[in-house]
Amino acid sequence: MDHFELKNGVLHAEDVPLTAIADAVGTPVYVYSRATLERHAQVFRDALSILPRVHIAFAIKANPNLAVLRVMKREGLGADVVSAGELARALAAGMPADDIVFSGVGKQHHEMIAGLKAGIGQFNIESEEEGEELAEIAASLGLTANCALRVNPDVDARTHAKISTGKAENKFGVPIDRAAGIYARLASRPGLNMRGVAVHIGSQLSELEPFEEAFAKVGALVAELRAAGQSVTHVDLGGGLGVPYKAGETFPSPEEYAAMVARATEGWDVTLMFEPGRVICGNAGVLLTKVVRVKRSSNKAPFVIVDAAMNDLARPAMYGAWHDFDAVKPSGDRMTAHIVGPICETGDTFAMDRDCDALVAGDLAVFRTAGAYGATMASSYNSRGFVAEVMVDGDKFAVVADRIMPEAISASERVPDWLE
Ligand SMILES: Cc1ncc(COP(=O)(O)O)c(C=O)c1O
Ligand SMILES: N[C@@H](CCCC[NH3+])C(=O)O
Repeated sequence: MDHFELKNGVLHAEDVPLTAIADAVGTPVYVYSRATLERHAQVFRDALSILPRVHIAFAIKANPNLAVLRVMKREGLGADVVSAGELARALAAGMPADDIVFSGVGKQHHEMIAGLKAGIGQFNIESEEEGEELAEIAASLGLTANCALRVNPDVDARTHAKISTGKAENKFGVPIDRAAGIYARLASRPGLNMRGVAVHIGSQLSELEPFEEAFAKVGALVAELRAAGQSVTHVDLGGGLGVPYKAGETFPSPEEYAAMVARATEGWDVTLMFEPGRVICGNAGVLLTKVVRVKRSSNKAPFVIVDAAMNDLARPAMYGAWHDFDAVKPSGDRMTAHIVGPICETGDTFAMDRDCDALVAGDLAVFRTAGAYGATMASSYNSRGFVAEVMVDGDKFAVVADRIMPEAISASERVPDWLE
């Protein structure tokens, strides 16, 4: 359930008509609902409350806006970060360092130092090489890093190939059959406190079986590690639970996910950690856009050209992803159209032959389920600047990220004097 609904014929975010946001802030603009963010965080947390010890770290990559992070912090969530930039955001949002987990296959020297100095709760180590480097840095600083070893269980998440992370050929984690040896070697290094195992097999999973298969392998590893005398107090089960993008689609609920986790982890006696991203913020945002013009150049479906483009919302161009597209003031008439942006690439296409509300130039419309992997993946391609972000709370709203104009970007560029 989200809070983007028609009221008196106008699509609202909570109690704010989207027309008011377009008037005040312009388009394109991402609009987030605070109530939806809170509800999703609460539903996920409540579902997991059937488990004994739980830590939830919001995967910041899904939506790193500071206002969104503040909502997460107020809901008691920590953060899963993958860069020094994300770490700085989590801290700036007020998240306790101890609630922060540092994931990522390419942590750099300066990022490890930043995490160590901040005193973050856990590093998820993705290779033996990374573990050795972290051990050296920690020891040189006189610090100890709490660590989990991320394993690659070689499980097919049955999601889009570009966001599947748990197959043997993917770059993430260490092969699970080599994990016990690596864990033992890293556990002997001063500077590291090896305390657990981490796994994350991919994003936008629509079925529970791949999770269960991966968690069973992790359970066997935990038993093997303990039998070898290693301490395992934490297991990070990652994120990945998918959300419906098309009206009518059904996905496993957080309650069903939690029940599966309870089954799969029975008797582990660890703190279970989770890194949800999309399931918390996906349905909490829309991308509000305006129709630039409707182009009818043949007998085929017209092109509805909107002012949002692949630089603002990359998912359709990158993954062929579907986002429901609805008018802000639907007339009741329908049309079949290709929904495209203004960018000079054929890939700047949001939908082909889409049955949608009838639209004319100047009309407002939204791409739904744009709260995750939306603004955060934006670029300034075609010198379009960066899209603005707004958060709604009841009948009020605030700009939570300014639109960055193309002039501001070119102002950071220089022509060297040897080109004068
Ligand atoms: C390590 C890690 N944790 C958590 C997530 C969040 O995934 P999702 O947004 O699918 O929950 C990702 C992204 O797939 C990830 O790479
Ligand atoms: N960017 C992807 C998700 C990537 C998950 C990152 N580990 C998407 O929009 O679906």
